[in-house]
Formats: sequence, structure tokens, C-alpha cells
Amino acid sequence: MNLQSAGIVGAGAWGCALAQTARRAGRDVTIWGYEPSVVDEINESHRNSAYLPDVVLDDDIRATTSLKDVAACDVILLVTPAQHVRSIAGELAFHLRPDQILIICAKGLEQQTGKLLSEVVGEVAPAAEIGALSGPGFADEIARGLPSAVTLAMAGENEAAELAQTFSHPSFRCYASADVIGAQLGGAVKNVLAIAAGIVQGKGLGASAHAALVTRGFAELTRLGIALGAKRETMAGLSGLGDLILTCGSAASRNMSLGIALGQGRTLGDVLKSRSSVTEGVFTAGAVVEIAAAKGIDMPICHSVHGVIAGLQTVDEAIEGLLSRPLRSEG
Ligand SMILES: NC(=O)c1ccc[n+]([C@@H]2O[C@H](COP(=O)([O-])OP(=O)(O)OC[C@H]3O[C@@H](n4cnc5c(N)ncnc54)[C@H](O)[C@@H]3O)[C@@H](O)[C@H]2O)c1
Ligand SMILES: O=P(O)(O)OC[C@H](O)CO
Repeated sequence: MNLQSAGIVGAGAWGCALAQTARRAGRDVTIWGYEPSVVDEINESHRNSAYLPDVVLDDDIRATTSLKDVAACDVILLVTPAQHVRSIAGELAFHLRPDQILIICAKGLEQQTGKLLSEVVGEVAPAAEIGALSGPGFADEIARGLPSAVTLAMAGENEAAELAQTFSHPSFRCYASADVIGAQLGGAVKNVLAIAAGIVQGKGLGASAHAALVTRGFAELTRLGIALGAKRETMAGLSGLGDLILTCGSAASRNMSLGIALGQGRTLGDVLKSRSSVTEGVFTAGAVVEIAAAKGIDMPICHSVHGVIAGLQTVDEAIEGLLSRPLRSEG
């Protein structure tokens, strides 16, 4: 495979961080941005002050508002927020060559359909080969070149290994996987669980409650993954447990910080109004609960987060509900 050029669709914080890290790995990078002002700023001053302030991007990263420009690249990373993947990948599909590789880097499920983003992209770009890149990584840290490791999944093991080589460099280690479902699910569900972890912190419930919540959250994540065909080791890997640890452990996470604010008594609308960046767990929680119900899987923490976000219960009712559940065996 010739994988010299990388197209990045989405010029938010993560798209720019991945553009930066792909340059470090030696790729020629073109990044598509939704807002012309963001594209102009990247081209003119190598900055993205709206979404990734304080980072100077590589001079050779070229930004564009044309999806056709990005479609000409050897491999394309999809990094828009999850709810925009269908429309943007659908537009992109008009310009793609057959068998072109699309790597999903957004973390979420489609709210309307409950579908994985690989299913969504498969519907709108049926000729593409679809993979996923996911794992613990805050955009600001990755863009600055701090060390990290992620899962890069593609159904073919050889292709996954080649892509992992393509995007890796000493401070960004991509571990190859053939589990595209598992790699996406970890990133989607950890966002919902991080809202719960934030609520625990915001309410001042203590470190013991935090540890219990993250552990039981991991059990929920694993149950859902196995039911949807993911491998247990993926759920326990970088894109599952790894990202859960990061996102539930730092107020730098938008999902965790939203939960902290809810725990402190702020309203969802108030918090969302105050940010321009995406908080994916808000959109994914309902989809997770619906899939869990359809598959008969017990996911009480995700259920409680959905209840709070959808306005079906208060934070205190959600906590009371979780603590009064009948005791069961740990598995
Ligand atoms: N920021 C991170 O640290 C990080 C790390 C890993 C994965 N992710 C994932 O990457 C995805 C993108 O997140 P982000 O942090 O780069 O976003 P962001 O919050 O920095 O920016 C929001 C993005 O949404 C875009 N946008 C707004 N309206 C749009 C529309 N109608 N159509 C298309 N795009 C539109 C904006 O142009 C911008 O790129 C999310 O799924 C997120 O979970 C983020
Ligand atoms: O800020 P968050 O909560 O969207 O998390 C960012 C990344 O997904 C962490 O891996």
C-alpha cells in the first residue's frame, strides 16, 4: 500500500492533533475544516485558536474546505464529531476511489440509529475499507508530542499492522488490532461513563466511590462489547480500559468535566451553552441504553447517565437508584 499522504476530515482539537502527529510520522498532511475561518488560520498562521489554542502546527500541514482535496490522499482519518460523520462521509464518498481506506477517529454512536460509526460509514461509502483509531489521548498532549499509545484497528491484520507503522513514531505508538467493533465501542462508551465519574467527583462522593464506579463501568463496557462481537482483550486494551482510565481520571476530559458540573448542581443546558467543543457522551448515552435494552444487557451506570441527561431523573435520584440496586455476583 502507498500510504504517504494522509487526509484528515475535521479540524477540531483532535483532527489538528492527529495532523500534527501524522506529520511527525512523516506523512504529507491535508486537513479539511468545516469553518473557513479555521482553515484560513491554519494556512496563514499555523494555529487553530478556536479548538486547539497554544499549539503551533507544522508549517507543512495544508488546510482546505474542499473534501475533494482530502479524498485525493492515500488514507483518510474521519475526525468530525460523531453526529456529523454520516453527512460528511456521505459527501466525501462522491470523491473517493474504490477501496480507499477510511479510519474512524471520532468516538461515539449515532444518536438517531444507535449504529457504530463503521456501520454508518459503510452505508454512505460502501466501497471504502473501514478502520478505527482509538485510545487514551488528549488532543493538546498529543499535539505537543507527549508520549501516548492507541489502538489502530482494521479487519485485515496485515493492513492494520501497516497502518500502525504508517502513523507511529516514538511518542505516538499505534498498536495494531483486527477488532474494529471493539476499538470503536470502548471510545464511545467511556465517554458516557466519564460523565458518571465526573458526577461522583462533583458531588464529593470520594475516591472509593470513584474506583467502584470505574470498575463497574468497565464491567458494563465489556458486557456490551462482547454482546456486539468485540474481543474481550480489546475491551481491556488501550481503546477500552486505557481510555476509560484517562477519561474518568482527569477534569481535562470534556465528558468528565461535564459530569463534575452536573454533580455541582449546574444544568446540562447551562454547561453545553458555555462550550464550543463537543461532549460526545451526551449524544451517545441514549444510544447505549437502547442497544443494551435490545440485547438484554444490564448497564445501570450508563442508564443512570442517560436518565440525568434526558431529564428523566435528578443526579441525586440517579445516585440513590444505583446504590439501592439488589446485590448480585460480581461478574
Ligand atoms: N479532543 C480530544 O482530545 C479527542 C481525543 C480523541 C478523540 N476525540 C474525538 O474526536 C472527535 C472530534 O472531537 P474534537 O475534540 O476534535 O472536536 P472539537 O470539540 O475540538 O471541535 C468541534 C468540531 O466540530 C466541527 N463541527 C461543528 N459543526 C459541524 C458540522 N455541522 N459539520 C461538521 N463538523 C462540524 C468543528 O468544525 C470542529 O472541528 C470527537 O468524536 C471526539 O470524541 C477527541
Ligand atoms: O475530552 P473528552 O472527554 O472528549 O476525551 C478526549 C479523549 O477521548 C480522551 O482519550
